Amino acid sequence: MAEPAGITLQTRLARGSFTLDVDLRLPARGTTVLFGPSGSGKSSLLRIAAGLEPAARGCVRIGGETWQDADSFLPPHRRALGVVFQHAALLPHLSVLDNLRYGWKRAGAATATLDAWIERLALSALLPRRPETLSGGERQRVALARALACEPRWLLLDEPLSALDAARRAEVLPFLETVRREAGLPILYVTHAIEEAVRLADHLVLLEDGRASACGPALEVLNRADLPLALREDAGVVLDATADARDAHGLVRLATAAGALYAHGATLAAGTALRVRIQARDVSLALSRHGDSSLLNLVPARLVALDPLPGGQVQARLEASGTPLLARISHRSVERLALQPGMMLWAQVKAVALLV
Ligand SMILES: Nc1ncnc2c1ncn2[C@@H]1O[C@H](COP(=O)(O)OP(=O)(O)OP(=O)(O)O)[C@@H](O)[C@H]1O
Repeated sequence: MAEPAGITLQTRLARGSFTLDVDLRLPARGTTVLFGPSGSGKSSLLRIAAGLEPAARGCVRIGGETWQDADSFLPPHRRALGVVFQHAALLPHLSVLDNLRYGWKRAGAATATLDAWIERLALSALLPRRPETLSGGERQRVALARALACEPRWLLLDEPLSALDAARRAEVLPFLETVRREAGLPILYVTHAIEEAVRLADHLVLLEDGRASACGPALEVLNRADLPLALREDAGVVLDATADARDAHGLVRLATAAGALYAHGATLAAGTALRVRIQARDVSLALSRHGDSSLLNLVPARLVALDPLPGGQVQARLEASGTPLLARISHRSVERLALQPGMMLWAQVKAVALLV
């Protein structure tokens, strides 16, 4: 089957000292995460895709259909879009069901689509309720179903979890994974939370000061050592993993390209595919394999490079069976162990430190 045509998002928008200037080709499938610090232009770019910034020049094209170019501008209501913002703007005087039906009727979408999203987002019990009686997470699930029930061609999500507390975010994330898996349409997802990028991105665009500094398959971008991501306090690498066994102590063994790793994840069933994030500050290095340590994860790795960081720290770039790893250690340790690129080492990762 031929690949459907992708998405073109090319634009220039000047606002005082800030200029957004990007030229992106995005895949027609999967979730593209727009990731970057506050003020880098993520929401502006999403709003341009939605047709909410008529002053922006450029081109928005999806699957061979032009929504905006030098000669044309399709207004927001004529773009076949679903949009969910930080705060779900539900109609307060209508029940959840009537909120869902409101846009769905006008879109002329199938009843089966509405029913499917009510079920996938576990909304059946909420249908008679009014929006003000819902938790923030429930409201976001309703907003997602309302957008998807209209059978859009593109789903735009602007920080849909950022107004929620950590517990609610953890509750809604699996539903976003369901949307990513089941929606069968491209998704543009804006966030500045690395965990959301790790969990949800198929493709990642890194925005910095109005420019796209990187764009590509999510793991490739997340694991690049030459981007500012690698300088963050929480820098790390992301690996694909499959949970393959659980022991009596609640530790789960994860099969990864770097070898088997143990993590705490009592609720992970065997066979579950996931991503693990290993932060550089949770990895230490040894010249030999220690049998007398509490550390469970010992991975043989080749030292690729030592990058000095401010504050007397060094970031060691490693490769374990073709997979990148980062370790943040002190300059003093580098000297004490006489570390040199090319050496074979043992990377030690605490089981509790693996983020799954
Ligand atoms: N309506 C507006 N008028 C003028 N400047 C604006 C407007 N909206 C955003 N900006 C400016 O445009 C720049 C990009 O803002 P934008 O909201 O797109 O960034 P962001 O990466 O989404 O940030 P955040 O993560 O904080 O939401 C910022 O400098 C912001 O101050």
